[in-house]
Amino acid sequence: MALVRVRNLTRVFDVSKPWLNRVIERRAKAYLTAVSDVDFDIAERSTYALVGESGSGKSTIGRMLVGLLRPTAGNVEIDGVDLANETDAAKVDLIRSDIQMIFQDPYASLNPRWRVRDIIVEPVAARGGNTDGLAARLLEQVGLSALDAGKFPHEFSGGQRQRICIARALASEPRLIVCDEPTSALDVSVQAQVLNLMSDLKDDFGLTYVFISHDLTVVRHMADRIGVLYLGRLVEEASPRDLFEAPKHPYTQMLLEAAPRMDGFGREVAPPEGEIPDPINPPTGCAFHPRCPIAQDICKHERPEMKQHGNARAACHFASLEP
Ligand SMILES: Nc1ncnc2c1ncn2[C@@H]1O[C@H](COP(=O)(O)OP(=O)(O)OP(=O)(O)O)[C@@H](O)[C@H]1O
Repeated sequence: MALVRVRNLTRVFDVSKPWLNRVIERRAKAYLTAVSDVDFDIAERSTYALVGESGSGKSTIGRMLVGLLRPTAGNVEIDGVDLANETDAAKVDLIRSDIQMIFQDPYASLNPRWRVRDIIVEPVAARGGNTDGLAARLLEQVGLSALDAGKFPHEFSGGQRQRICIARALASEPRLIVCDEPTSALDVSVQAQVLNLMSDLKDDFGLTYVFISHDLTVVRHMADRIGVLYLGRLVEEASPRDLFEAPKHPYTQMLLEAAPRMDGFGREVAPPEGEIPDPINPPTGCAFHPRCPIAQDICKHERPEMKQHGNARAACHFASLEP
């Protein structure tokens, strides 16, 4: 059985501006569908990458997976437990303690007034667990020194701070860690070290990762499956090998064409072509059609269903014509 089962996951935000409504004296409601009808499974001890441009819904899915945000529709099941199940709160609480999240900015996610020891053990202490020697042990597991436990976050570099965040995530012995762009705020030389550490920890602790990134090249060597998101919808899902060798969706192809064009510092030189549409008024039919080089009339009117292509899935009317 899959550890994570996501079905029809949807999140709509109310983005109405009450102040504007007061000025123009009418009540106009505006809604933004950040995530729409997303389905995927994640096998235990595997890494599932979610990729897509800014605003494609990656973080919103991540936040729903850890229970920080409620879905508008659809559901997230972890080990068979539906996170939205209100009739069995004890079961949901227990499964939530199996899930942790690591954020992009290790500066913002550590309390500057707390010593590292207290930061790391906090999730365990909050549940009344045993914290003896825990911080020292975890610091060494993430490549820092037990002597660092008494220091404050400002005494560390960005990469070291992300290691502290990883140690804190590991403290409650999670099964699933959602990593939201965990290395994109770090220098390129440090990125690889943190990614290697995360790979090692995955094996040592038997972890399952959801790895969120806008950068396909980062996830290529980490992921067992890659889900590509466009404007809140999953448009393709495949193994890294299938995705890189035979991408089915024109959007994936566009991302891949942009990916190698990095400068020496890992910055994207040329973003994928065309503007990302307004998510409040998304295009009809296939939302990618205004940017798609192979779009036909049908793409403007009919949203393509997700279809199986060998071991991959893609939502494109013409995906089957691709090699
Ligand atoms: N709390 C919110 N209220 C209103 N709109 C939101 C909220 N959170 C996210 N959004 C919108 O939902 C869409 C998806 O955002 P999300 O942050 O999930 O995308 P993302 O792929 O993670 O992007 P990025 O890489 O920039 O973080 C965006 O259009 C964003 O502006």
